[in-house]
Amino acid sequence: MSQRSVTFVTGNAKKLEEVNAILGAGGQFKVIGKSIDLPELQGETADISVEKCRIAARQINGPVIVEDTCLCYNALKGLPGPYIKWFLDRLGHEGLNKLLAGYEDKSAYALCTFSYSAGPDANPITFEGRTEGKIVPARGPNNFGWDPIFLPDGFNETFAEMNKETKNAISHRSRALAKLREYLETLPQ
Ligand SMILES: O=c1[nH]c(=O)c2ncn([C@@H]3O[C@H](COP(=O)(O)OP(=O)(O)OP(=O)(O)O)[C@@H](O)[C@H]3O)c2[nH]1
Ligand SMILES: [Mg+2]
Repeated sequence: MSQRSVTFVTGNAKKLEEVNAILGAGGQFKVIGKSIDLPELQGETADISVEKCRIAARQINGPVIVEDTCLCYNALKGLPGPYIKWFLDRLGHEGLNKLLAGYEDKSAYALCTFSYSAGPDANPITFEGRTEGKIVPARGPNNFGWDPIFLPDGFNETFAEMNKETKNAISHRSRALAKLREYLETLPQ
């Protein structure tokens, strides 16, 4: 079995670590990380991911994957959504909890949207993965984004508290990557 190389363009080292662990598992795919801070549109997450992918494919001048991650509060009709990076940066974990102070409903979902482009002139294809949970006061190591405040449904540990294997088995990212993997396997070598 020959190994396929996949170039993942992201400015986020933690994403790369997880994509390596998930898509790289089994040795079929070799993930090559390229750190480029891509401009991001405003709007729906699928459009953001697709546009990021077009720009990345032009810059790399070849096949690429990118992803965009959202944290969506049901009480806020999906916000902060794709703007979570800036909300987290300005408000921190405590502020992200306080946003829900006026609501009973603390439920939220993590959404990951990968896009694959075959090259600079190709139309990107998207693959979504979603994990349901709720927002709780921060628990666990503060290594990756909003992991400490996201408690996935059916678990007593936040994403930050659980071990990496458990997170990677149930995460928004791994669910999207399962679909992407299936697609990549259909492409000619
Ligand atoms: O606790 C977390 N668990 C995760 O599984 C996760 N995945 C992403 N994030 C954070 O959510 C924002 C997404 O923004 P984002 O998709 O634009 O990413 P980014 O700008 O960091 O990288 P990229 O766009 O270059 O790929 C950024 O603050 C990321 O750090 C996560 N936090
Ligand atoms: Mg980004």
